[in-house]
Amino acid sequence: MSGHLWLVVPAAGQGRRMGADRPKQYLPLAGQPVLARTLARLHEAFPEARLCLCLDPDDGHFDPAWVPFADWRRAPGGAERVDSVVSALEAIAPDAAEDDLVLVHDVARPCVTVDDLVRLLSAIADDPVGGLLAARAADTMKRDDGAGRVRTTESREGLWHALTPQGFRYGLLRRALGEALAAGVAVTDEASAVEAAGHSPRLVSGRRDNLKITHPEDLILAELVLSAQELAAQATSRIYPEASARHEGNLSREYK
Ligand SMILES: Nc1ccn([C@@H]2O[C@H](COP(=O)(O)OP(=O)(O)OP(=O)(O)O)[C@@H](O)[C@H]2O)c(=O)n1
Ligand SMILES: C[C@](O)(CO)[C@H](O)COP(=O)(O)O
Repeated sequence: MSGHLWLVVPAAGQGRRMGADRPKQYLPLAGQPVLARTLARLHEAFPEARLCLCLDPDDGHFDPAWVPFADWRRAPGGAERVDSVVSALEAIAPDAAEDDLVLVHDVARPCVTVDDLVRLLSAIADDPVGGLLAARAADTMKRDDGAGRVRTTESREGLWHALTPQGFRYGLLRRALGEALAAGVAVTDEASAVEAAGHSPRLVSGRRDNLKITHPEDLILAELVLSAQELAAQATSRIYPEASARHEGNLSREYK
């Protein structure tokens, strides 16, 4: 990969569906704010990346001590997630090159693994379009009739859940978001804007436990996921100490 790697982390949401006394990114998750956990995972995978954090201009909870990156800046969040991402792309404009890769990752997804982050980057590093982590739909899909009853059962063939990070070249992403917003396209993730511009982002199969904390029960699930991931990592290094060390070595050579 040539150029710089940028991480854009939209963290300006209000967490209305969580219904807590503060935005969900500031709720404690296994003893640390969600925001600190998410940034720690990103930093573990990409310690040299440049970070742009989108924060609500009226945010009264943020503490810069939670940011482990040496090179980081903040951008004012907007009304919707997409507005926050656009604001971040504007904030990095003076230093970002057209071909720099930008990974956008929700602050509300603290369980993303280093392995998935690194696999995504290596899958899209030389891809002309870019792509996203995603998980195949695994349940039978129903469409409702608007009154709480099933209208139809939809085929799940070829359906995926869009996760984050989603990674694209700076120039392509900025243009695609601008055009999609101007055309009134519903932009719920970066890929939808890139699709509207006529491209097909690459789907990179990611772990289903990269959940987005949205509702109160998700916080409990996320805590269980983090502790299961920790136990699995400990078991792996106990059972396969050499493979584990080799894996770490490869990561550091390629991406750190
Ligand atoms: N104006 C906004 C809205 C959302 N986000 C961020 O986008 C991600 C996904 O959004 P979501 O899960 O919907 O978060 P909230 O908007 O906080 O939640 P809610 O919709 O329940 O209010 C989160 O990391 C959130 O902080 C943002 O940066 N700016
Ligand atoms: C970007 C995203 O996390 C991909 O699944 C999702 O679209 C965000 O949606 P939300 O409605 O803003 O939570």
